[in-house]
Amino acid sequence: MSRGAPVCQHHPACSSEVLGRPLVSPTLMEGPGSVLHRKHMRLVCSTMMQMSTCRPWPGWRSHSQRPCQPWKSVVPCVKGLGRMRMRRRKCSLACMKPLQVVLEAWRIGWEGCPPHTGHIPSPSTPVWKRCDLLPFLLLPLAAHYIQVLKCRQQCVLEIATKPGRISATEDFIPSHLDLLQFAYSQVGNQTLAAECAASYLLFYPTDEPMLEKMKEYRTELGEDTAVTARQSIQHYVQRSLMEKKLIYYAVEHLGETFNDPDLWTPDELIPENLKQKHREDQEKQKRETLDVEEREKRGPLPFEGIVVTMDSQQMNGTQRVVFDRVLTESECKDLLRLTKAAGEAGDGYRARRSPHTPHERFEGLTVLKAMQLAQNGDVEWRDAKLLLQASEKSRKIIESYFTPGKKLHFSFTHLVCRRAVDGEQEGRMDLSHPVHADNCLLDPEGQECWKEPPAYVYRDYSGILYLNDDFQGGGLFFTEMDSVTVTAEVRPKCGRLVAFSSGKENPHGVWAVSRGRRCAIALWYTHSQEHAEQDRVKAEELMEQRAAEQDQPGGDKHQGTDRRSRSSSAPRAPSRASKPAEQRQKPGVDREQHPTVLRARDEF
Ligand SMILES: O=C(O)CCC(=O)C(=O)O
Ligand SMILES: [Fe+2]
Repeated sequence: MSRGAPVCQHHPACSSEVLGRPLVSPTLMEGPGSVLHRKHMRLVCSTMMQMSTCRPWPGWRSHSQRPCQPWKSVVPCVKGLGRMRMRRRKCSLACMKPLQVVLEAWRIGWEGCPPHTGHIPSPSTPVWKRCDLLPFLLLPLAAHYIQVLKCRQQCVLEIATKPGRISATEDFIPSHLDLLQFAYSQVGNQTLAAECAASYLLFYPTDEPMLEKMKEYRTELGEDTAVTARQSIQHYVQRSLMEKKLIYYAVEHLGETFNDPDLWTPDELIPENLKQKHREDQEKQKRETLDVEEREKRGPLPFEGIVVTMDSQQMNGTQRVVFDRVLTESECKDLLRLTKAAGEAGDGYRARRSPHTPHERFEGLTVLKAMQLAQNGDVEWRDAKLLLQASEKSRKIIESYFTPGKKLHFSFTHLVCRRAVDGEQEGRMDLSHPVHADNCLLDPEGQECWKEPPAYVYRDYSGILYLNDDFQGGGLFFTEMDSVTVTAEVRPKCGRLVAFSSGKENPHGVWAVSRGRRCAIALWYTHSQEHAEQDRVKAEELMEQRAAEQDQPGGDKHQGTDRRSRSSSAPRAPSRASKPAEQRQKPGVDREQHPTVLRARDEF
């Protein structure tokens, strides 16, 4: 379980020279607990975990630019175990409150009850005072007690949850100890490193790498030196184990349920039937992973002419792929024409024109907005329709490649352009789109990705269908969870579709667009029907309505219904869409169904 050199073993900071030499002179360390000592530990911890704060994007070299100040970062590592203990205690006490109330009521109830049986209560005695009924209170009381224990068990989640987060860091206390033992050993304090290692082993007694480390510490300290775990940790583990025993007993015999927050709970404590379920879940997960690997090898593409240019392996990651020839040059041209409307009437991004960087303008158009513009005669119907078709084609490709047989729904579709602002491009140090993951909140310091709001947690797959390459910069890149180690890059071009799973395995960003305008259709998909894009349904309705109108006698059959009949360079007939909207309304269709005011979306 131990990672030896924890979280940061693969972190750029660890391989850098920083950890090779002491960050602060050892003479400044004045024993555990001292302010300087704490500062030092904090420095080590943050350096290990926080180098990304010194390098805001991949490739940036801190030493020549700004001074690195990792100690300014706040990480769980800097909170001492003492503070954690206090918070846990407070939480436990809060759990006990309801129990105290019940116990008090029970005590009052027993008062005055004779010690022998056969006591006949008078009919007027309130139920809670009837001595003959009191034994029956035992069961609810036991149930209540179990609730208290369960509540106390959850306290660890409270201390493991960063401010502002909803989900907790997994295995928080053991990982913290693991990190501390590593940090202490790095600064040469083998005594405390050994103490942390011993404490860690209380959670995972058979952990091979930590047992190995322990051996090394013993050799370094001398076999006679006693190495013991921290007392507070000993108490914590003992107590927690007892609580778990009782809870699991109740799960087995009283039909209780329990969501164990710990990964370290010994197997022998878990009832056999629960273990069985746990094993089945693991098997299922394994099968799913294998399935994904299998699928990645092949996956029949539903369209001819499309090629897989790069797969996960070539992109040094999982669930990543690049397809080419998804669109023709002429289709790209048509869609680029549509993007002009995005610049004039588009919805930007969270209604902001420069959401990521002041050096670029961000222009966006949703499928519904495109249809409404077509309805108003501001854009060609055929172009708006092509947006629907191109995104549907991408959906089919991604579904058949990654999840054949499992329906992918649209979650959101956005035609987006990033345009370099005139001037203001010299010496740009920022990104067009900061490194992020699409369905979780990336936390590079903690090497976590929090699958919680405001992230779009229900998104399963992402796709970007590029329309052009006549701009400078603007490459898409993937990184490790640290957000700085680049693992793959994709150069946009017309008809190229990059697709990847939206989770933590695929952090990505976009290099600055320093000249020109970069346009693409950004696509997000979900397996969850309830999160299917409603705007798309409306857009399709508008499209169908339009087609129906054209089928009516006198309807114009030439406009925008058949893309094959006309190339983008063919001369255009005047747009029929420029008729007043009321005249285009299908009889009996309520216009109120199609809101004209669009919701601005924030997409990360
Ligand atoms: O445009 C791209 O290449 C990527 C954009 C992106 O990652 C996003 O919008 O979430
Ligand atoms: Fe993204």
